[in-house]
Amino acid sequence: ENRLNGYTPMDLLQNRFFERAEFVVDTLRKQGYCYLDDFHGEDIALKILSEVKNLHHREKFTDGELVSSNGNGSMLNKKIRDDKIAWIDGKEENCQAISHHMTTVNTLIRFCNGLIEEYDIEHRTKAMVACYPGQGTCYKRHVDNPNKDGRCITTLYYLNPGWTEEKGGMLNLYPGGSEEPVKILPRLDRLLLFWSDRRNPHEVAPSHDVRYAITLWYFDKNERARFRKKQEEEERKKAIFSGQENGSNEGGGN
Ligand SMILES: Cn1c(O)c(C(=O)NCC(=O)O)c(=O)c2ccccc21
Ligand SMILES: [Mn+2]
Repeated sequence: ENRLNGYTPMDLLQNRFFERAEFVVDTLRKQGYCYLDDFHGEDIALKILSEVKNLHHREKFTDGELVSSNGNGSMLNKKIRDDKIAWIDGKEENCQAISHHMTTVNTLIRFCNGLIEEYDIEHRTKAMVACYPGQGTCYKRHVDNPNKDGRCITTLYYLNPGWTEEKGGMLNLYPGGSEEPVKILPRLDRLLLFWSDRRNPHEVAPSHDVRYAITLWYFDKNERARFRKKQEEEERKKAIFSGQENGSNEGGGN
């Protein structure tokens, strides 16, 4: 049968994922972030981009928040909307290439999970497809998961062919809260991964051209379970409190 010097194509594919996972985990340990270029190869990357643009043209994105366009906060002048997002689970029509991206990153993360003992990664969010419409739109400095909501790894897949720094829109990453940012170019077919917690404050610098990216957040099982339990606890307390509020006595008050 088709054994290539003793390996089947599947073996070679598995090895390739294992090698990349080793590089990713070593680099995450060393600097807290890691990017892989030419992740899918150009033709698949362009297919994913065309599906994202199609989502955009079919108005599947939310409207971004209303922001002033002159940056000094006055809302007097014309308003523009900043980042727009669409949540995709991968089963939607005309999202086959986006779905392929989601399963490919799942496979990479599954290999990484075997090498990271501090997390047990089994689930992720849906894909958040984001579009910055240009005109100086940006995303202020933040931490994705500052308060243990379960997210441990952020993956960002960039879809911007021919992007250059003069277009702005760099991802400024401050690993370990460093003063000087690491500036990541959001170029086509680049997969960036970083720890989602306070180790990685980051911001999107003002963009002067349309800028697309797909985010997948991966959960640590235990942190997520604790967070869900806390959420349910808060829901119960709120329910009891609102029961007492309108004077009803089923809140157990005497
Ligand atoms: C649109 N957008 C984001 O772009 C980033 C983010 O950090 N992006 C980094 C990047 O695109 O390089 C976010 O973290 C984010 C979080 C909640 C809602 C929307 C969000
Ligand atoms: Mn973020």
